[in-house]
Amino acid sequence: MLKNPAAKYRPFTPVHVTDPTFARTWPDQVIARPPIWMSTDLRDGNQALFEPMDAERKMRMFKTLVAIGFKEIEVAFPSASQTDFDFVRELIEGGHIPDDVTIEVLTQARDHLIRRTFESLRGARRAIVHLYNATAPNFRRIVFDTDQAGVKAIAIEHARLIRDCAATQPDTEWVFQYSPEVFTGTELDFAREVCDAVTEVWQPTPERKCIINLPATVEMGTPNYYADQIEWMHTRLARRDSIILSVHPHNDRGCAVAAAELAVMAGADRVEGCLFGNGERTGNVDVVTLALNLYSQGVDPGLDFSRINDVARTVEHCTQLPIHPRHPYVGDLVFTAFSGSHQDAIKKGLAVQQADAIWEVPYLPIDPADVGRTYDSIIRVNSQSGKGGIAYLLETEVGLVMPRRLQVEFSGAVQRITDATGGEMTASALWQVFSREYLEATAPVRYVGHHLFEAAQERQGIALTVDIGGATRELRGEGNGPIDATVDALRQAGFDAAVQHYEEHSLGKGADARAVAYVEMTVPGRPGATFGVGVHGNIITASVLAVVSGINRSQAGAAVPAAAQASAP
Ligand SMILES: CC(=O)SCCNC(=O)CCNC(=O)[C@H](O)C(C)(C)COP(=O)(O)OP(=O)(O)OC[C@H]1O[C@@H](n2cnc3c(N)ncnc32)[C@H](O)[C@@H]1OP(=O)(O)O
Ligand SMILES: CC(C)C(=O)C(=O)O
Repeated sequence: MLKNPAAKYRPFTPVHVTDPTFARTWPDQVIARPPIWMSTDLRDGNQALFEPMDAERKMRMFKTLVAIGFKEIEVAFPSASQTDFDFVRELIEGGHIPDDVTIEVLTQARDHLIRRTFESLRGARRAIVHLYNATAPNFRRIVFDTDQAGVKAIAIEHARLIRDCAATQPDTEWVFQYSPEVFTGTELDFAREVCDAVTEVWQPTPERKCIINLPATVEMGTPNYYADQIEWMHTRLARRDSIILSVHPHNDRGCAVAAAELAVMAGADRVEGCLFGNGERTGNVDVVTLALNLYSQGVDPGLDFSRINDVARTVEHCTQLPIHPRHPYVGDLVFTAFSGSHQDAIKKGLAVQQADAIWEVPYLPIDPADVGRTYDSIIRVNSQSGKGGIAYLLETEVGLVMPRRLQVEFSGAVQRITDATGGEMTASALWQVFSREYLEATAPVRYVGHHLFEAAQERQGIALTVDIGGATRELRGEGNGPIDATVDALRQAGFDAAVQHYEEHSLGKGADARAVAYVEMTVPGRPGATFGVGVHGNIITASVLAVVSGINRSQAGAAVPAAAQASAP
C-alpha cells in the first residue's frame, strides 16, 4: 500500500461544496413505509455469477421472488444471450407472470439491442424497459471516447428509439426506466441534465410515470454523500411529480444498506437490489436486510421472509454461492450466542417475553421465530459460555429446569470439558455429561430398591436396599418424609448428610413423563453443598435416587466409611 494514497486516489467532493445552495433535509426524516422494491437477482445478480443461472434456476428464482412479494422483477438482459431471451419468452408464453407482477428488462443504449429487447417482450401484459448509459467523466473519456454532449445524445437518441418501439406494440402497458450509469461518479448538474433530457423525450405524467434510477454503480463515498446526491436530484429534477425516483446501491465500501436507507430518507421512492446482497463485485444492496431492518422498526416491509431459511437455500442453489454465517438475519450464527453474559441475558429475556408484547429480548433485534428460525439455534455452548446458556439448552432440549445453584455447579463440569476440547457442546452432549455426573454414579452406593412403611408417630419409614462395594445392604430409616427417611437410612451405613433444599418437576408429558428430583446436601466436614439428582417414573423413587446421587457425589475422593464396610446381614 502507498504511504501517500492521495497520490493515487481522489476523495469525493461533498455536495454542499459543489453547490453551496444545497441544504439537506434527509437527516430528519423517518422511514415510515417501505419503498417500491425491485429485485434484480435475475439480472445484476445473475450477471455476477461464475455460472449464470440456467432455465431451471431462473424459473425457481423467479417463483421465489414472486412468493416473497416482489411486484417488480428485472428478469433478464434479453439481448445479451439466448438463455435470457428464451427465459423472457417462457415467462410470457408460459403464463408465469402473476397479474400484479411487472417484469423488467435491461438494455444498453444501442439500436440492435433495443430492438431485440422489444422482440423478447412481445405479448407481455406490462413491462418495464430499462435503458442505461454511463455518464461519468472517466467513462465518457475511456469507454465511449466522447464528451458530455456525446453521452447525452446517446441517451436521447435511444430514449426516442424505446418510445418508438413501444408504440409498435400497443397492447403492452409500457413503463420506461432510465439509469445514468455510474451516477455516483457523475457531475450532479450533468446527471440532472441527461435525466431531464430523457424525460423530455418520454413525457411522463403523474398518471403514467417513468422511472429515473440513480445507481451507485460503484459505491464511492460515505452513505450520507449518496443521500445528499439523491436529495439534490430529488429536489431539482424536472417533472418530479411524474417520476418514480429509484436507487440502485452497490456495496463496494460495505455501506450499501446504509446508503439505501439514507437515500430513501432523501426522497427515493424505489430500491433495486438482490436477495442477501448478491450482485457485481461486493454485491447489490441486500433487500432482505433492508426489509427486515424496516420490520424491526415496526414497519411492514411488504416482503415476506417468514421462511427465511428456505429462501436462503433457494438462493444458494440458484447462485451456487454460500451465504456467510454472520449475514444479517439469515446467517447460521446470527441468532446464536456463545458468550455467557449474552446467553444469560437472552435466556432471561425469553423467559419474560410475552408473545403479544413489544419485543424486548436483549441482543436479539427481532424475534427469530418471525423469520422461521427456531430458538434452539439461539444459544450454543463452548468455552465462552456460562451457566445461563447451558441451562437454556438443557431446558429447551431436554426439559430439565435446574435450580440456579445446580446450574453454577454443573457449568463447572462443562467448563472443564470445553476448556480441554476447545469445541462446542450440543444439547445432547451436555445431557450425556449431566447424566454421567448426576445420574450414573453407583459408587460407593448403588440403589437397588426400597419400600415405604408407616413408622411410629406418623413418621415415614423406609426399607432401602443398596449395594455397597458389591455387598447388598438392607438399611432402615425414618423421617418426616421419604427424603428425610432415606437420609436417615444411609446414615446407618455411615453416610452422614443433611438436605438443604429440594425441588422436583416432571420431565416430558403424558404416559412417558418422568419425574426429576434435585436435592442440595451438605456433608459434615466437607465445605459447601453438593447436588444430587434422580430421574424416575415414580416421584418418590426419583427423590430417593437424588439422595443416593448426592451421597455418591459428596463422597467423591473420600474413604468409604467404616459403617459402610459392615457385611450384609
Ligand atoms: C452496471 C451494469 O451492471 S450494466 C449491465 C452490464 N451487464 C452486462 O454487460 C451483461 C450482458 N452483456 C453482454 O452480454 C454484452 O456486453 C452485450 C451483448 C450487451 C454487448 O456485447 P458487445 O457488443 O460484444 O460489447 P461488449 O460486451 O464488449 O461491451 C462493450 C461495448 O459496449 C458499449 N457500451 C457499454 N455500455 C453501453 C451502453 N449503456 N450503451 C451503449 N453502449 C454501451 C461499450 O462502449 C463497448 O462498445 P465498443 O465495443 O464499441 O467499444
Ligand atoms: C444498469 C445499472 C442500473 C446498473 O446495474 C448499475 O449501475 O450498477
